[in-house]
Amino acid sequence: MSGAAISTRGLVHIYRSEGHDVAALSGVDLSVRSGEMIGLLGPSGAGKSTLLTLLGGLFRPSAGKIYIGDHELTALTVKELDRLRAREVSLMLQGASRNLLPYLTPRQNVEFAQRAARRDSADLPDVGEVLDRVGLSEYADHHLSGLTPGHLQLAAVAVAIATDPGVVLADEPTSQLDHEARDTVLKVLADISAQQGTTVVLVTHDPQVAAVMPRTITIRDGRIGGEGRAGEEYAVVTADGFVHLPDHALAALPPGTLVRVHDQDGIYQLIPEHEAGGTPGATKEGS
Ligand SMILES: Nc1ncnc2c1ncn2[C@@H]1O[C@H](COP(=O)(O)OP(=O)(O)OP(=O)(O)O)[C@@H](O)[C@H]1O
Repeated sequence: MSGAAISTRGLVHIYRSEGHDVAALSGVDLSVRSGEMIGLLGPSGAGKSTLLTLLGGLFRPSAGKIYIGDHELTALTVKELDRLRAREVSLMLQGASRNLLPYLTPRQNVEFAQRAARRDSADLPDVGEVLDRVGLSEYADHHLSGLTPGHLQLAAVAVAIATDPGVVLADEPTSQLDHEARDTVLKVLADISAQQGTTVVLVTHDPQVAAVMPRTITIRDGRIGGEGRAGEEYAVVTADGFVHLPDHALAALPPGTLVRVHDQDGIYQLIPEHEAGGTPGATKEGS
């Protein structure tokens, strides 16, 4: 299967618990092209895992739409959602062992991951080929207990791509790995994206992982707070007109500052109220 595009529109998620509600996502408009590989960044509690699990169809959003390829997830029945998860969208949970059956070998884990899709008589890749794609052929029949953390994570990637899904969603797939294993896992995911056309979205806290991603999206307070492309950081205008200022601009324009948005031949400047009467040279450039 080739990759599937992902998009969300006005995605909101509220966790309802006794006594108080937590708004984990407050209107996320995300677009990821088919076959693209992106990194989701952001501080702890920003909403990254919530976004990833919603994309993976694990639960339904409080509001908004999620499109994966031709499917709009919130419109699917439970059975259709199960079928989508069995075949087209793989979610790798944080920690390799949470994605693997401990008493099975990597080969048996991949076979197990194909079972639900096989019931639908789907055209599935050869198990040996899947293990080869992640560079684990040599360890295909080893007990998991004898594998290194890096090899275990590669086995988890093999399980994620067992059905040749259009989308792989990975929650911190390189955390707790040494640098060599981290780079191997990243390269395998990048190769899967480039060669199979699989769309890959991974969450990371690691700046070195973020630095090698072709595109990053930063989630802050349940919204898209910024976007990085080829090392360049951009602020993103949301559908309702909000722009999350980067930290360096926020230091100069603290909350509550009145700014005038000045258009100078297509270059937009944010002019703080106390400088509004000053010369243009005294202005601070907005993003
Ligand atoms: N099951 C839940 N019930 C209630 N609140 C939750 C639940 N899961 C997450 N939250 C809250 O939702 C917000 C977003 O959490 P989420 O785990 O999506 O953030 P995150 O960016 O993935 O954080 P981290 O990097 O620490 O994993 C946080 O305030 C969190 O406390």
